Amino acid sequence: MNKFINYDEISRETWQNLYLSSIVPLTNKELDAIRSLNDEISLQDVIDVYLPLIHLVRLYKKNIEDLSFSKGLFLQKIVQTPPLIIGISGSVAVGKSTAARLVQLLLSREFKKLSVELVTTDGFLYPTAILEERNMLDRKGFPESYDMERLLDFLYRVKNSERCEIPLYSHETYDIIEDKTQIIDQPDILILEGINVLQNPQSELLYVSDFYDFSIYVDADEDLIEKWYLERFDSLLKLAENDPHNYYHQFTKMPYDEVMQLARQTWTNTNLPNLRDYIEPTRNRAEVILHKAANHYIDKIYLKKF
Ligand SMILES: Nc1ncnc2c1ncn2[C@@H]1O[C@H](COP(=O)(O)OP(=O)(O)O)[C@@H](O)[C@H]1O
Ligand SMILES: CC(C)(COP(=O)(O)O)[C@@H](O)C(=O)NCCC(=O)O
Repeated sequence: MNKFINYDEISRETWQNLYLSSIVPLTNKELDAIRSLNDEISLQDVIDVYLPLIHLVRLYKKNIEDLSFSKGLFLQKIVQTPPLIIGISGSVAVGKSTAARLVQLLLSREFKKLSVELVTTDGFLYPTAILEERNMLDRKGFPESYDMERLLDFLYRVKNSERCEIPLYSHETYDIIEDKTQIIDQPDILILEGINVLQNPQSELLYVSDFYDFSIYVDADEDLIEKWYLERFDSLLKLAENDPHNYYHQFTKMPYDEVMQLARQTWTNTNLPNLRDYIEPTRNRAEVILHKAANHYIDKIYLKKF
């Protein structure tokens, strides 16, 4: 059966011409802001793929506002439109955080008066000490390594316009940061990024999926993602060279080939099985799938039909 049976497959060439006329071109200042997120991002991708994507989010947002208004008429009272929540998922190292930061920047530009917050689900990983205690350090990233009840509670509170304080994760220390938190205080739009955002834990009454108004899955072939994982590992090693507090510092003291062999093993034994067993099976829950080819070039876009 066609893997994307419930999607329209749209080539980049078709997609890039959608809604072009209504989109204001990026200014030099905005282009600089994008480059400062990650200087490898292709600005052509931003123009061809992300600007129409942001336009699509605007349509979903309008739809939700219209529905709140109609509900208000029905109930004969004012119904506040809850914050819009966007989920961004995909494999470890596929480029989710880069995509999420870009979407945040472009949404802030599109909706100048609205607050657009970004949260990554890393913060909901159990701290290393707990993972060690439960003998599941090698299960980091798998569903059981996250406090999903807490994530669900957080989403509920955001939708309910409550102030939230949530933990933060550091890739440098490879653990939850003890003395730092992130405050999310009634944003208009929340972007939630992580490998598990489309997984479906349930509390007594709610499913995580109940909270998303729009969702994106970043997709690519496994071999490419492995390459990007190893390249990122190499960059993390370089950053850690002179920082003994950095988790990756220990690896800078070992022969390079051995370290890269370890990274390959982590990919093969941890991140790849996680992708196959728990992440990719959630792909068909996303509204939009961004398919990447070599060099992170987005060649195809899938939009959910139903
Ligand atoms: N659009 C892009 N263009 C070029 N490089 C990218 C792009 N997106 C991600 N990368 C690179 O790929 C690697 C993984 O990206 P990252 O956003 O950290 O992934 P994730 O959050 O999915 O783990 C990083 O080294 C990042 O610099
Ligand atoms: C913390 C993570 C689960 C989160 O994923 P990411 O932010 O890289 O998408 C991942 O980076 C990770 O640490 N995986 C465990 C195996 C590893 O060290 O790569």
